Amino acid sequence: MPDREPLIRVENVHQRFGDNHVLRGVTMDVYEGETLLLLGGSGGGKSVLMKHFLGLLSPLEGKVWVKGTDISRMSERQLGPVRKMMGMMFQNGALFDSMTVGQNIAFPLLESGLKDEKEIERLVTESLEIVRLPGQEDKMPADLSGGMRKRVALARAIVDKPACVLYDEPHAGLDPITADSIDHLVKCLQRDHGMTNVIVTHEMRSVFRIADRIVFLKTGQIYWEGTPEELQASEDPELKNFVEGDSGGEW
Ligand SMILES: Nc1ncnc2c1ncn2[C@@H]1O[C@H](COP(=O)(O)OP(=O)(O)OP(=O)(O)O)[C@@H](O)[C@H]1O
Repeated sequence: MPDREPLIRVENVHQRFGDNHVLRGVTMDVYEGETLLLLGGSGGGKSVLMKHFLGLLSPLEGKVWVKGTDISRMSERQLGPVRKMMGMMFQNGALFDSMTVGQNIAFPLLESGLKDEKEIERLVTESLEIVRLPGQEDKMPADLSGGMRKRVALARAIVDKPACVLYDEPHAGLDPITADSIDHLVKCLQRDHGMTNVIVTHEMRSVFRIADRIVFLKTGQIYWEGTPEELQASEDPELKNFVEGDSGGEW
């Protein structure tokens, strides 16, 4: 996508935890307005990489730019405006069980210093409408199905109107129909609200349905990148086995 500016640029990023050298020189771009799927085997560093986009982790080596600004070594205070541009939907939803749905969604607004109660209420209502859960403000997370919890988590991720939404395994634990409804929301955010989506998932049906571009991470580096059509047509055994869910074992 050479005609578009990268929203996020990652260059030669290294990260390690003790002896575990998780990222070994990752270089990639995320373009404005695209839906990018980040694939790779379990424990390969996808979530770790995504945390660098928000400055939740700082690279040991290399750089991360967001909208042309190097965020690699920013302080928490400097990262404030960067994080406002990014909404994160965490792996298990990460809702506060003691708060209502409305309070959960309002949380990032309060954190960013918004005090106008009417405006907060308006933004929460709007966010719940976008994720197709209108009027659910007073429910408690425990009263919701898994799919509804994910949608509330998404409502919270988008309540501050971020430029980019990061999703860590949004389909995990969902039945195929509920996973499909998440996919529709993802594309709606891209199409109708101009948001960029970066998604880590193992759900291959969703990958082929929603991806504009795919990046495949292996042993801490970008192993492959391309379109869903290119992935489908690839003869690379690594990619073929991943797409087909084939571990190589005999049945
Ligand atoms: N804060 C941390 N401290 C120590 N090790 C960590 C930390 N975060 C991640 N790791 C390790 O980094 C590696 C990559 O983890 P990561 O969660 O990014 O994998 P992943 O590709 O997202 O996997 P999955 O698909 O299973 O979610 C794992 O070995 C994990 O144990």
